Amino acid sequence: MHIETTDVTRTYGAVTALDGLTLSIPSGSTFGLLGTNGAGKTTLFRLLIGHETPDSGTVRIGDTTVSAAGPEIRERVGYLPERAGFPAELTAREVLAVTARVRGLSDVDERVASVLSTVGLDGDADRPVEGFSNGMGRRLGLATALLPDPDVLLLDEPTAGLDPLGVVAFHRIVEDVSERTDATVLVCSHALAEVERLCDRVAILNDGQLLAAGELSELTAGTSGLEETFEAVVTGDGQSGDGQAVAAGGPAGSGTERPSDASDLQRPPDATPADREEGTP
Ligand SMILES: Nc1ncnc2c1ncn2[C@@H]1O[C@H](COP(=O)(O)OP(=O)(O)OP(=O)(O)O)[C@@H](O)[C@H]1O
Repeated sequence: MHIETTDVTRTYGAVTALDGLTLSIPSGSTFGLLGTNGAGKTTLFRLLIGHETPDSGTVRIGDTTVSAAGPEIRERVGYLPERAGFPAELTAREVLAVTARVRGLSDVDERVASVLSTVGLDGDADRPVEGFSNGMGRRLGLATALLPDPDVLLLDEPTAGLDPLGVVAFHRIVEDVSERTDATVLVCSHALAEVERLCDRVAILNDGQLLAAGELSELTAGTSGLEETFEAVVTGDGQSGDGQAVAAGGPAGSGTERPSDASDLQRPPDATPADREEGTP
């Protein structure tokens, strides 16, 4: 499903976690959310699952405004939080069955068997999770997120703390889910290589504001990769003096208009073609 935020602001006391965020995420895309610590990424996820509401602005999934919807919209969203814990004495199958029942899902046994297979835990399904490695725990978290067969899958720092093999295994599962389903997948990560591997589109947030958004290949064109692009955008080289997003571009921050190379990140949005040829900042 298509996701759209329009001029979304969310504050916590004196802290503005999201500051007029307008962002469009196409249906079926695998979309990376990047930013510095405290940029507002997790806040956006909480708004998308309806755990919190914006102070102003709207968050829409498909045609539905999340804050105005009932629980049915939440059933369309699967969420893997940054820290997902499970009762140590339960088996993986029990964790999933309890989660499915709490969410009011039908065909519990079939769903549980299906997601266990998807994440490669069918052989460990009846072991208590206290014996699970970090990687197995993350895959179990992903399985809980996949239980409702979601239209939108939110992954918050999904591979933080995993060893390289665990990361690779997790990435393969996400790629498989992306290919096999129509789900729109949002990956919030500090691991730029992860976003480069998994995502076709990217948004960069800082202090609750959108600094850049677009197709990964276009955003990184003319740079050595996402790391260089990210640095150019976040250090302020990619932002105009009045704080407007330079690379977000397009109607409603669609991310369809963005700089074609790294040097473009350093120009204000109203730079003329002549300016561009001369490299005028
Ligand atoms: N419940 C809360 N109460 C007070 N402040 C909060 C709360 N949740 C988030 N914040 C603040 O809002 C800002 C954005 O937080 P958020 O967790 O969305 O950022 P983030 O981009 O996910 O950061 P990180 O990469 O460090 O996880 C931060 O300054 C954070 O301290």
